[in-house]
Amino acid sequence: MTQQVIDKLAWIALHQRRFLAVRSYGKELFYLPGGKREAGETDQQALIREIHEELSIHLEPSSLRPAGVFRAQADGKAIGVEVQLTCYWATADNQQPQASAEIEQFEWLNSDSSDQCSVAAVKVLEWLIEQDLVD
Ligand SMILES: Nc1nc2c([nH]c(=O)n2[C@H]2C[C@H](O)[C@@H](COP(=O)(O)OP(=O)(O)OP(=O)(O)O)O2)c(=O)[nH]1
Repeated sequence: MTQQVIDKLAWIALHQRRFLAVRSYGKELFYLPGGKREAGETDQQALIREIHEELSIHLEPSSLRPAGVFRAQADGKAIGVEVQLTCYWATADNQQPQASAEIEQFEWLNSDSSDQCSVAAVKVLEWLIEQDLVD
C-alpha cells in the first residue's frame, strides 16, 4: 500500500503566548494557516501567497525561517492519509489578519483550545508548549 502524504507549508505566528489558527468555511477544526505549493513555486513563494490569500497579510520574504516539520492524520481524509506541515517563522508587515478567501474565522489560541484543532495543528501546539512559547 502506498502511503499518501499531503505536503503543505504553514506559518507559525505567535502573539502574547498564543498562536494563530484559521478555520475554513464548512470545517469544524482550526488549522495552522498555509497551503500547498503550486507548480514551480518555492516554499517561500507558496507560503507568502497562501498567507496573503487566507489572511491578507504580507510576510516579509527575507524573514522566513524554518521552524519544524510535523506530520499527522489529515483532517477529513481517509484513515492513513497524512498531512505534512513544513512550518516557518516569518515576520508580517504591520497589518492585522483579516479572514479572506476560504477562511471563515481566525483565532489566537493556546493549549486550552487543542480540542478545536486538527491533529497536525495539535502536534505543532505541543511543540510550542515544549519550547515554552505558548501557554
Ligand atoms: N494548512 C493546514 N492544513 C491542515 C492542517 N491540519 C490538517 O489536517 N490539514 C489538512 C486538512 C486537509 O485534509 C489537508 C489538505 O488541505 P487542503 O485545504 O489543501 O486540501 P483540501 O483537500 O481541503 O482541498 P483541495 O485543495 O484538495 O481542494 O490538510 C493544518 O494545521 N494546516
